[in-house]
Amino acid sequence: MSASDRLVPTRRPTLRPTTLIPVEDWRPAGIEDLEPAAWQALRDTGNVAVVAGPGAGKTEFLAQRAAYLLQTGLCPWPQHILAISFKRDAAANLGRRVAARVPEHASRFASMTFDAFTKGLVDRFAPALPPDWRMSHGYDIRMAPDSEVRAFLNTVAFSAPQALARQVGFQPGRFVSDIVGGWSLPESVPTDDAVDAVSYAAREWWRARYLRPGKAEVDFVMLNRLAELLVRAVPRLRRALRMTYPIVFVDEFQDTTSAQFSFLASVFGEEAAVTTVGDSKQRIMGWAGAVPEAVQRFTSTFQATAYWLAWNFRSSDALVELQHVIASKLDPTTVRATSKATAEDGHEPAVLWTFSGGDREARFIADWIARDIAGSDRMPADFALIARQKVKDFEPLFRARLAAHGIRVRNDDARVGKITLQDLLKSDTTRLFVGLLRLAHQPRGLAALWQEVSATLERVHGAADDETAQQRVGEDLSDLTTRLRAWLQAHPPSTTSAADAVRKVLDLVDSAALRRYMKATAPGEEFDLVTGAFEARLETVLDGADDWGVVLDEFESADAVVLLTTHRSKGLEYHTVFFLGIHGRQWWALGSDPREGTSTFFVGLSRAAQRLVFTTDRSERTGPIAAFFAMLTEAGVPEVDQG
Ligand SMILES: Nc1ncnc2c1ncn2[C@@H]1O[C@H](COP(=O)(O)OP(=O)(O)OP(=O)(O)O)[C@@H](O)[C@H]1O
Repeated sequence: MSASDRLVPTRRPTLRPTTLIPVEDWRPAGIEDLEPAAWQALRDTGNVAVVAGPGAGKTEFLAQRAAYLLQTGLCPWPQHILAISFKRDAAANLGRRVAARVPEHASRFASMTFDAFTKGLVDRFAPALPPDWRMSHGYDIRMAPDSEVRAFLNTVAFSAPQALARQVGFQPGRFVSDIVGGWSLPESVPTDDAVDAVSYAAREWWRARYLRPGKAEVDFVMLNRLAELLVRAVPRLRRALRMTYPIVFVDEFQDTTSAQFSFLASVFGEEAAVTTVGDSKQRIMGWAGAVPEAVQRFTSTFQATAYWLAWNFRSSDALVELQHVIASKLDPTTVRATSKATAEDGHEPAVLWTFSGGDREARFIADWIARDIAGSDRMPADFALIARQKVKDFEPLFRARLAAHGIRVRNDDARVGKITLQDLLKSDTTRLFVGLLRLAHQPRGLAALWQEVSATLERVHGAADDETAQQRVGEDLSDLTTRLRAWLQAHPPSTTSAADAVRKVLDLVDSAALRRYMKATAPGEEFDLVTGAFEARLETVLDGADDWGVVLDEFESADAVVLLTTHRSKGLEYHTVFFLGIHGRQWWALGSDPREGTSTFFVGLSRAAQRLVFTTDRSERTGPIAAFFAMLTEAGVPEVDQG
């Protein structure tokens, strides 16, 4: 059997759902209604670009469009919708929104990151690569640091044929994203030097890292290029993908790189119906190669219809007004959104607080949050501390000051093992393990969790639409939790290592099936990386605890004030946002790219639903940062010195 004979989708076909809803009777699930333009976009079965500002419900729109296409049979059984996001947590959030809206169809909605999708293709089909590009010893994933790219470019400039040498002057920071990412791999590696500077440099890069003896070394841009070559060179694979996924969604389209764009066009350019949602004012990945006019490029390449949404479901009217001041700097033609969120009484919507130092700031904010929680029904998780960068510098002070009030802090940017805490906590594997441990620890009163865990196990065992198999999964889960309970009772946290606990859970679940399931649903997510990170996190929270419930609460820190960077806050929302560090030290790079810096500012401040507090110190407000203060003044944000 040749490699290409095996090019069939491995997603398990699910059973045909019983009833379909006629198109004209379909109504949104979980929300009351959509705005008129969103309805039009939802019913458009061609290629669609939805363009809208923060809080407009772009992600929700995708979830509703999925529900519409699946429930009406416009995405007919057994075909799937492929939803591509850029961040793991965004992919997980979208997948969960769809599962909550249309659980009976959730197994036909594949939500994953771009990198996961392309890596999954390479991992499954690499033997079908054209002979010149076949790997003999597998690959390692490694992003080359800037210094290495610089050294490589120096070598290339030196070795390039005379005529090209003068042209080989690429920017090291953009070389991989733009030059390697923009070069479509030819089926045969060109052997002569009669090529242009781009092809020469790109080919040399592949020679140095991939086409070399021993194990290849690749990054996600290279995996993308290999996946694109695969589908181009193996028409059966392209056909199989289009048949499996006749409908494709891309979230946060403004962050698409040229490699990702060309991949989409190559695989899904002709027959699939592609829906993109995005906001060019929130383009903050330019440094990673995001193309400047992605939406326009999409509408022209894919002949897509663009729809503009103008409602904001997240933020109060006063905050929408403030957002509009900043949005207008990024795009003077932008239309002010209409707030559909109820504004709560008694809040100053936006304010700038000045502090004399970090300790004073942490103490003041911690006391303020504690008072606010005591006087309301808000929880710690309603508050976010967002900063441009280096959030770990803020962590110790805020942790100590909030702990004095019994409030936890969760640093979502913290590295745990080889991934971030945010990625660990969003992973299905983590949720399954924590769910099992919780059900074992507390046998009663966790009905919703029981349902979530059984639903995951049903998917793992391909039992989602099979009643007998579901019953078996239910019985296995009872048995598993009973055995795990006995183990937890015999192994209190104080005398147990995280490694033992993880081993026990892996012994009890069918870890081979789980590994296979994760490979199919989250192909870029390395199972061992997640279990390694799980163990690392468990180790830190086991320390000194004497109750498994406390350990699990600490592990998840679900009810904590969240500390995160603006980049990681993308797509998220909180009742109250403290935007920390509006000063030159946090925003030192603003001068080199004011457009992207202002977009980053915009992303951070548009996470707030009701209250937004900017904080700064008494340093000079000259230089590029002066533009932010001017915008806050223009928006009428009052400043208060808090000592
Ligand atoms: N049609 C709707 N009716 C009611 N609430 C909605 C609707 N659409 C979205 N929401 C709510 O509005 C909030 C913002 O939605 P969503 O996260 O989808 O916006 P977004 O456009 O993706 O935002 P951003 O670009 O800032 O990430 C969420 O709390 C969501 O549940």
